[in-house]
Order: sequence, then C-alpha cells, then structure tokens
Amino acid sequence: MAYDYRPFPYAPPPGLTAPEPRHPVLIVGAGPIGLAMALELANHGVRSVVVDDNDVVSVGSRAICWSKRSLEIFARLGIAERCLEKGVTWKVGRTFHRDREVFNFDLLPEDGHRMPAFINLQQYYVEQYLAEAAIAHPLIDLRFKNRVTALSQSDHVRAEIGTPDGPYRLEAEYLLACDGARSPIRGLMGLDFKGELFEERFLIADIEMEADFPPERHFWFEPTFHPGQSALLHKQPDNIYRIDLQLGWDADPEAERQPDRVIPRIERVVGHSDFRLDWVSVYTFQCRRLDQFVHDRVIFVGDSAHVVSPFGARGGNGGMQDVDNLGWKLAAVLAGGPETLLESYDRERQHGADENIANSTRATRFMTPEDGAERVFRDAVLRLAGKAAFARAWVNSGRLSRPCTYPGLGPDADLPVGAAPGMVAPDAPVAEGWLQDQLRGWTLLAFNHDAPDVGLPVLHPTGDNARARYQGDAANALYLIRPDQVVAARWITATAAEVTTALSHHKEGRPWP
Ligand SMILES: O=C(O)CCc1cccc(O)c1
Repeated sequence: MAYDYRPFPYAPPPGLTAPEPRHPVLIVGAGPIGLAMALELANHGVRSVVVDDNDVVSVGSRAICWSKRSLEIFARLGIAERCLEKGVTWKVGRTFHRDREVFNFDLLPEDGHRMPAFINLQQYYVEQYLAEAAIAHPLIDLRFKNRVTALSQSDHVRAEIGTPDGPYRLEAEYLLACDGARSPIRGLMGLDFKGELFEERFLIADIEMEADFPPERHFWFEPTFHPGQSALLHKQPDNIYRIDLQLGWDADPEAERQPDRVIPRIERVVGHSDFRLDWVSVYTFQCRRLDQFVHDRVIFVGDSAHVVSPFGARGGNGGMQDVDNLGWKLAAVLAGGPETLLESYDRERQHGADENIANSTRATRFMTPEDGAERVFRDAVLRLAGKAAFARAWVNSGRLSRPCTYPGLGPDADLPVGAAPGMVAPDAPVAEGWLQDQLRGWTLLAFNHDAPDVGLPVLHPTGDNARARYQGDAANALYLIRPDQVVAARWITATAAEVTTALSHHKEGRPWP
C-alpha cells in the first residue's frame, strides 16, 4: 500500500493585502521539527506562523525510528497514541557477521515505562499527524506554499515571503529555522557546517512485501548476500521494509538508484522477487554542525543545525530533543525572561549534537574503516565477537538514540544514577497514571520529604518503580524538574531557600557553578 500524498490547502496569507502585525515566532519548515516546535510553543501559550515552500508531507519514508524520548515528547504534542497505534514497536537488535549472530541487545529490558524503546514509523505519517494537530490548533497559523526569499534582523526579524499569489513581508520577534539539512535559511545567512564528510555511499530501499520478519533491528557486517559490505533491515507499518545497503565510494549514485540495479540486490537480501519497490535513495553521510545554533533572533533547530549518519537514529530524535529544550526557554524569553535562556539552549544542544556526532562518527568508522590499522582492528573485533564476550562491546553498528545528560546542572546528591541532574526525569506508573504526564512545568518531586513552599507544584509519587528510580536506598529525596522534564537539581533533603536558589539559577539558564 503506497502512502496517499494529499496536498495541504494553500490560502492567500493576510500579508498580501495589508501589513500583518508582528508575530512572536516565525517557524520556517513544516517538517517534523517545525511542526513539533509549533505545537510545543503552543503548549506554552505561544503563537506561531509556520511557513513551508511545499504542500505535502515528505516524499519517502526517510526517518523511521522514533525513540522512547521522542514518543514521550509526542505525548505532550498529542500525537503519541496515533504513532503507537500505527508504528511497529521494537526493542531488540541483532548484529551478524557473515551469517552468524555475534551480538544482540535489548534497549528496554525493564517494565514500568509507558513508551517502548522505539517504534518504526515512516516520517510521512509523523508529519501527517503533527500537521493535523497543528492545523487544528488555534495558536498555530500554518502556511503552505510560502517560501522565505530574504531575511534581515535587528531587534526583530523581517522576512520576505513568496507565494503563488506574489510576495509579502512578515515580521517576528524570533525566527526558528527548522528547514532541514539543506536549510535555505542557513544559506541566506551565509552559514556553513563544520565537521566530517564520509566517503561512502549507501542505498536505502523501502520495499513492500508479505513477510513474517520479527519487529527487530537486524544489522549485518559482510553478509553473504552482500559480500564485503554492511546491511541493515527494519520493519515498518503497511508491510514496508527498510533495507540500507553499503555500496562503496566508487558506486555511481544515479545508476544505483535504477530499479534494474536495485531489484537484484534486494532479491539477494530477501531471497525472492515477490516485493514492490516503494522508495529508493542513495546517500553519503556527514557528521557536522553549525558552530552556534543561536544567531541573535534566528535560531537553528534539528537538521538545519546538525546532521549525522542515519545509524543510531540520532537525526530526527536529536531534533526532537532540540524542540524539547527550546520550547519552554523561548516561551519564557517571550514572556520577559532573560535571553540567557537562549544561550543555555545553544550550550546544551551543542552538547547534545556533539554526543550524537561522536556516536555517529564512531559507528560510521567501524562500518567503513580506513585501510590499515582501522580495518585490521575492525575485522579482528568482528571475528572475535562470535567467540569472546569482551570483543562484543567494540562491535559498533550504531548506538541507538538516547537523550544526552546535560552537564553543569545540580546540586546533586547520592541518589539513583538514572535520575541525575541533566537527565530526563524517568517515567513511572503512579496512582494517577504516568508520572511524566504530571510534569508539565517546573515541579518538585518529593519522596518521604516535606514539601518546601517555593510556589511550585509538589508531587509525592507513589509506587515501587517511582521509588526505585528516584529514591533508591536513600531515606528521602527531593527533585526539581524543569518544564522539559529534565532533572535540574536533587537533594536528600533541602530547605525552601536552597530550592529557591537553584530554581532562580536555572530560570536564568545558567550552568550550576
Ligand atoms: O537502525 C538504525 O541505526 C537507524 C535506521 C535508519 C534510520 C533512518 C534512516 C535509515 O536509512 C535507517
């Protein structure tokens, strides 16, 4: 079943006939990041205009693996249920060398989490669900077939926008560039990425076939069906399977896209010819980023700010973590809060991007080692991994996306390692449902601790999972949680004055000294 691409309606924008009042936020790009950004800002009461030069969701399945953290964010944006219902849930990965399984992992072995480790769902479905939620939202003005052609900034941003009915001007307090890896906004501002380009080509083929392949990630080094290279297989909804095949740098991208080249390759992977090609692409990858994500009133979010190879699924998921981080900070700045909060977005998300780039680069080098020591090491690890457990830790087919731990948050106390300052506050089942559903602004979580009165809501979560994840063996515990559900600080016990000090520090977006 091929996805039914239906154009979203275009309407002539009001700016064509009369100047529009200045908008708080102009979001450029109605892909998953731009739409999620608009919904996240709307959750914080902020209006936005979203412009996109296109009027359909992205062509081809593109990003397909959505992490637990992205699903937790989608829950706040109102699309998680649809994604879970449609998506293929998985948590197990298996890595093979030739025909032998050398390594497997379970990304979420414990119970007591609402969201699974991952779902596979074509990007066009995620965009469709986000676009429908955005169209229905009174704080979001979504404008298709609107293209930013010029831009300048002073104490606000001015954009020239082209439409099928001619150009108009739009002013906004801030512009968020969510316009993807090829970001035209980056181009208009003369900015470029820094980092590594890999001399390797991969074929992505999405095929439709009836199969009882398990909902797992399978990765092969040097499989017999694709000698000397690597391959990856993922199951998606609608009987669609994603197959990534390493081709080598010498491969001719145009020729490799042609069905007469692709079909025999896929036949060798699946062992038959009973499939339909749904989407094919040939790509090279980069692990690169902008030096800075915040350029005065223009802020880069997602792939416009940083790009990684697909292995590890850190592109779309890393972008969602940008959205998570920026939403509450920009809302606070627009409400009169300090602009240092935007510096903290820049600092924290550069840290997140660097972690994603480092992981992605390591995996890429393991898959495409340079001749000499790198290849000798890689081949030795693969040969040993089937026999010796110690070598398995070095097998790297991509470490799958997890949110980073932001440094410099605190204070910290000797409490469970999985809920340290800078980490996402772990979810847990509680009497009222799920803990994260109740973390929708600055919140205190108190365990066997009197609630210090600092003007914040205080929760006393019950249940074994919550206690184990937050209190552990300690007699008491108190946590300060940010609006993006990140642990800002924690104590065994704290006074109201100590909590107020930490809170004011974090509300200014400063790292803990
Ligand atoms: O399993 C992985 O490491 C990621 C799979 C993936 C994600 C996005 C595109 C793609 O071709 C593969």
